[in-house]
Amino acid sequence: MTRTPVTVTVTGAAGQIGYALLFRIASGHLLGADVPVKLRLLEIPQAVKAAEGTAMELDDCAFPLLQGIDIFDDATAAFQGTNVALLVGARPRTKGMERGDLLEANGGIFKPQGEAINAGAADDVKVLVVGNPANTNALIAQSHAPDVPAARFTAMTRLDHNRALAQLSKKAGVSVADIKKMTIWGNHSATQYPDLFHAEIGGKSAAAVVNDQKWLEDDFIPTVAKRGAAIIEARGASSAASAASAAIDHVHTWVNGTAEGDWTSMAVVSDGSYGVPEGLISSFPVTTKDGEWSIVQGLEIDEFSRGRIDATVGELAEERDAVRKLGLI
Ligand SMILES: NC(=O)c1ccc[n+]([C@@H]2O[C@H](COP(=O)([O-])OP(=O)(O)OC[C@H]3O[C@@H](n4cnc5c(N)ncnc54)[C@H](O)[C@@H]3O)[C@@H](O)[C@H]2O)c1
Ligand SMILES: O=C(O)C[C@H](O)C(=O)O
Repeated sequence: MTRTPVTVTVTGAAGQIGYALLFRIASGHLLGADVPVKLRLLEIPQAVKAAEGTAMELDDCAFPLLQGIDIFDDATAAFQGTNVALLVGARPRTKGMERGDLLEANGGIFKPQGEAINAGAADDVKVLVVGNPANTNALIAQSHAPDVPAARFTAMTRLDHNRALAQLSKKAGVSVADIKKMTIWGNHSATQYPDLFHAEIGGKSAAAVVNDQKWLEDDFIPTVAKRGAAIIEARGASSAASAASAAIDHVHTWVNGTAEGDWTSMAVVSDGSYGVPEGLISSFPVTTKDGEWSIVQGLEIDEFSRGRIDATVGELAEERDAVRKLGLI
């Protein structure tokens, strides 16, 4: 193996998602089967011992691609030289808690992490924020990293995207592989808009193939948008393996590109496309190539979709205003 290892920092490494994520990174699913990785794990001091236990297990897997593991309780050290930063560590929502309640609790984590990325990450750093409220946490981190291009800060809506693929495949009786151009618009929250009008099955609009507006409005959209809460209700804990899998998908697609004739969903900094205020970190249909993303342009947005997009983007603007008031951006 002659390639230079890629340094991947994972925060919240001792948590549920961390446990499901690290083994897949180390076995080559994040970046590719020929890309060696060095892991830097960040935890709070009380959880460092648990992270050490996970590191022992990673050693015991004897992954040929894994070239080292370092564990930190200090953000500045953890992001030193990092190429890929996975910001997972945060307080998860528990039963009955709204995501807005998390803004203050978790906002404080992402300011110092943004500063640490600014201070020491590699020039090509790519950041994925998973910890909720993911879009606004990404905005906080990005606003404290003035030397890093804003485009490098993204938040995860790939789990919502994958959930939408799964629900549609069941309804339409097709494989998820037959569905292209799925889009999640807006916030990773219950206001998100999973869009079937631009999604395609066999080259035709998925909404037209399904031809059931009642299902789309009363079943599909709420099932996808409230799936996080349904998992919490069922498991008594927030989604973990599916969230880790979506994080792997997000970074893999960002680095390795979207397929011809398809796109993905990523929450990225808005340039004003589709009426989303500039600067908000909102989910869009994006294509990726050579490690860069671009928002898909020119989609027609009908009245139904317009209303849904405006509602979720309105929530993002409210979250931005709330963290501004708290002095977090
Ligand atoms: N975007 C998504 O689609 C999505 C999906 C599922 C979960 N989540 C979110 O991911 C986050 C993690 O979920 P989980 O189930 O792994 O939670 P968890 O409680 O099992 O683990 C979180 C870990 O983060 C650590 N941590 C807390 N503050 C930290 C800090 N400042 N620096 C480093 N580590 C810190 C904790 O010690 C803990 O080990 C939550 O915010 C959850 O809501 C997002
Ligand atoms: O909604 C949550 O708090 C959990 C997570 O974001 C999810 O979508 O599963």
